[in-house]
Amino acid sequence: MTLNIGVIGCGMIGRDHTRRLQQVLAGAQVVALSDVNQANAEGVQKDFAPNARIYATGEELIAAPEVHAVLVTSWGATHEPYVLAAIAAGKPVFCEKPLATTAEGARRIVEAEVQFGKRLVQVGFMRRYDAGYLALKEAVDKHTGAPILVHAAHRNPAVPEAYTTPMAIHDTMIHEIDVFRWLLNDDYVSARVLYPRNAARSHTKLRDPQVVVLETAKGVLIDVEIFVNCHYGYDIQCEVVGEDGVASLPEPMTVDMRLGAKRQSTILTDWKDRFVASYDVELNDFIGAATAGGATGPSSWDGYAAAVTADACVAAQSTSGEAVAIALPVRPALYA
Ligand SMILES: NC(=O)C1=CN([C@@H]2O[C@H](COP(=O)(O)OP(=O)(O)OC[C@H]3O[C@@H](n4cnc5c(N)ncnc54)[C@H](O)[C@@H]3O)[C@@H](O)[C@H]2O)C=CC1
Ligand SMILES: O=C1[C@@H](O)[C@H](O)[C@@H](O)[C@H](O)[C@H]1O
Repeated sequence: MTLNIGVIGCGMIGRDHTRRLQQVLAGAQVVALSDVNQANAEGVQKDFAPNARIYATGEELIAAPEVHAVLVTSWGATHEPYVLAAIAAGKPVFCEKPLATTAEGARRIVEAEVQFGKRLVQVGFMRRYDAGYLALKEAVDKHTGAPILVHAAHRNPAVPEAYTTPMAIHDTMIHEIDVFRWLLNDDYVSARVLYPRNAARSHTKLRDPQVVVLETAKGVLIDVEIFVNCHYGYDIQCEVVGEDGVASLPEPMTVDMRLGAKRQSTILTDWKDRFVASYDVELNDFIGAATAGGATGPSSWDGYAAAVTADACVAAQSTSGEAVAIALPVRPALYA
């Protein structure tokens, strides 16, 4: 069976996911597109999915009988109503991060899915599918001994003027928030935020870089540098310090060159290239589970846990370094 997918939000990542569904992966086809800016849907239709029908609204797309499963790749603040509508229609839905822009919104999705009685939602936390993170997890599980510290960095070359200080958490560090829960099999109990002086390339309304310190229930301290105007490239770093040793996230494969009395290798500049293979694998996973009528991988609960943590980090951005507590309610059995 070919899974008929409808894509809501045809901007940067909606376009890229449509390309991979149409040109890279097997078992699915994009039959429907929708975007508040219809020109974006038309552009994706023209370039990648000429047979897809364009729907005026996301709600109409979700209700269409020809659509078996939904991809939500619109702006973060619009995710919650679309995911809730997909659950109400009983259709599997892949939702890009963030699942919702508030913890309450993510909680409503968890409650709707629990009420439905079966997993339908996969959240776009693609790092769990990255070969480097999978290898790091194996090293942590088997070799380094119990983790004590994690040192991490999330660096983007530049961001537009519209990018604000809280977005460093909700839009950018949300990936670390999710991947370290998974990597350490742990939950967070507190967050602190520290600022050095602002980088010269930062905008006046943005504190950049920032350092977030998360403490976990098992007592691990995680420091994450978020630097979104680092200028030199897109760079994701992670080192786990354990009882018996240290494990580091592998660098992306690159050719080592010796030229003009220098050793050189390229640093990527775009998240699309850095995680290209992970996006392929996560959507392949979605196709498999959605074809069987359900969902797998990062769940609504993971999206909710990330949202609760992100809210605490944003609160900690204004406490002059004081810790903000993080607490999750009991995890519903659906997500055991
Ligand atoms: N997993 C990852 O690494 C990445 C995830 N994302 C996430 O994907 C989502 C989209 O990001 P981008 O593609 O970069 O943004 P974008 O701004 O390039 O595209 C968003 C699209 O959604 C459309 N849109 C906005 N509101 C809508 C609504 N109510 N209904 C239908 N369409 C609507 C816009 O017109 C635009 O075409 C965000 O939540 C972002 O955080 C983005 C980049 C990477
Ligand atoms: O998800 C992503 C973007 O939305 C976000 O804006 C970037 O900071 C992240 O590095 C990227 O992975």
